[in-house]
Amino acid sequence: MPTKPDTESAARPDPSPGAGSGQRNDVLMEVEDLQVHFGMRGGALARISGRGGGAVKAVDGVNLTLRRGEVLGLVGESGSGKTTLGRTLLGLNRATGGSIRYGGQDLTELSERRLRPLRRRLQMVFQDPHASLNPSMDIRTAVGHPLRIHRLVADDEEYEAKVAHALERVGLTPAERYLSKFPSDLSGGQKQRAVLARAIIAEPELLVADEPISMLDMSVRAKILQLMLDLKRDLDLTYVYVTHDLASAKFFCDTIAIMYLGRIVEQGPAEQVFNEPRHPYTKALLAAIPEPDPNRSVPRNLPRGEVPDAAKPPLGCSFHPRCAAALPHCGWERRDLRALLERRWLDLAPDEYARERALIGNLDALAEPGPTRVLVTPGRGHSAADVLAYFRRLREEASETEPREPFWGGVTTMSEDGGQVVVEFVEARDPRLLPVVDSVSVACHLYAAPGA
Ligand SMILES: Nc1ncnc2c1ncn2[C@@H]1O[C@H](COP(=O)(O)OP(=O)(O)OP(=O)(O)O)[C@@H](O)[C@H]1O
Repeated sequence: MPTKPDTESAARPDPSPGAGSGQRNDVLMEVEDLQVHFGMRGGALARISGRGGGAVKAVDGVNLTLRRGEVLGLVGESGSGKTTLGRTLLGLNRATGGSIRYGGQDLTELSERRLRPLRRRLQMVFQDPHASLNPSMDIRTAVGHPLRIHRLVADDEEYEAKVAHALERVGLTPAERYLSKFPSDLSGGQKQRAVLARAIIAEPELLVADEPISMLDMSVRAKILQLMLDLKRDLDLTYVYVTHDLASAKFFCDTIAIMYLGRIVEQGPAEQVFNEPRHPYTKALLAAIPEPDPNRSVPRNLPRGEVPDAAKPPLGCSFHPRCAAALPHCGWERRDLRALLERRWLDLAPDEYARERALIGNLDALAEPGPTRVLVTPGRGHSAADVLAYFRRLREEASETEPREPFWGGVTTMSEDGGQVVVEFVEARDPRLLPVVDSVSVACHLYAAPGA
C-alpha cells in the first residue's frame, strides 16, 4: 500500500451550497438520528422470506458529522447497513426518520426535483465498474454524461475539453486514446478510472465510494486508492468509503464508523479504532484479520454465527447473542434460550441429543423475539420439574466448564408454573453511542455507567 498523505480536514473557503448557512465551515454534512426502514408488508419477497408485516431497519438511529476533506469509513459485515447509509447520504434512498443537514437544508425533506441539482455535488462510485458503465456508450459519452445532465457546458468544444481533462486527471492519458473506446476495450482498473472521471467531472464535494476496489485485481487496488487520495487532495473532496475490507479502511480512512445491524457501535479516528478497539464487535473483527494482509476481508468466523435478521433485531444490544463479554442487561430473550440449546445439542451424540431434545415441547415457540419472561412447555411424557432440573443442570455445568458463557447471567429466575417452566430475564437496556475517550465513541454497556 502506498503511504498516506496528511489529512486535510482544515476549513477552506466554502463554495458549496452550505456557505453562509450558519453551519460550521469544516462540517460538510450533519446526520442526526437517521433511520431507513424498508417496509416488508405485502411484497412477494416478504411472503417468501416470512418477513411480511415487519420492517427491515437497515439504518436505525445513526448520528454522524462529516468534515470537509475527511475520509470516513463505514465498516461492517454484510447486511450491517453500510450501503443503505451511504446511498441515503446522497438522497438515493429516502430516510424514514431523522435528518441530513447539507448546504443549509435537510436532504431528507427535499423532493426529487429539489434534490437533483444537489446531486452534482454528491456523487457515488459503485463496486462494479463493469456494471457502472453502459457497454454501448463510448467513454466520451459516459464520462461526460453529468455535464449534459446538469447543463454545465456551453458547446461541444467545452464538453470535449472537460472530458479530456477528467480522463487525464484519473490517469487515462493521453485522453484522445480513450475517448472513442468502449468499456469492453478497457481493463477493470481502467474502467474504474473512467467511473472516477465521471464522478469528478461535475465538481462534486462528496463522493460515496461503495467497495470501489473489491472487484478489481489485487495489482491495481492500491493504485486506485492512491488515485482517490490524489483526487481528494487536488479537488478538495470528502469521501465516505463503504467497505468490509478492514485493511484498506485502515490505510485509506481518517475516521471509522463500525456498523452492526443498522447502528454505529464504535466511531473514532482510524488509528485509535484500529490500535485500541473497544466494542467487542470491533475487537472480534480486528482479531480475525492477521496483519499485514490487505487481501483479507471480514471473515465469517466471528463468534456464534451470522449477523441476525435486520427485520427482527435482537433485544437490547443487537450484538449480545454473539458477544462473549455480554452483561446480564444486554437484552437476553427467549430466542437466546433456543440458540443456547441448539448450540449445545449440535455437540451431542445422537442418543444424548434425542434424550435432551425430548424434554422440550414446542421449540418453535422460542423462535420469536422477546419477551423477557418466557414459558417453556415440557415435551410429551415429561414434567415441568424435569425441564427445570435440566435447565439448572445446564446452568451449573456452564459455570464450571464455560464461565464465559454470558447467557445464564441474564436469567433472573427459573420456576414452575401450571405445568410449564417460567424463565425470566434481566430487563434489556439499549446501549447508546457515547464518548469513551477523546474522539472515540462506543455503544456498549461495558463502557457505560450503570443505569446509563
Ligand atoms: N431496498 C431494500 N428493500 C428491503 N430491504 C433492503 C433493501 N436494501 C437493503 N435492504 C436490507 O437492509 C439491510 C442492510 O443492507 P445493506 O446493503 O445496506 O447492508 P451492507 O452492510 O451494505 O451489506 P453488503 O456489504 O452486503 O452490501 C439488509 O438486511 C438488507 O437486506
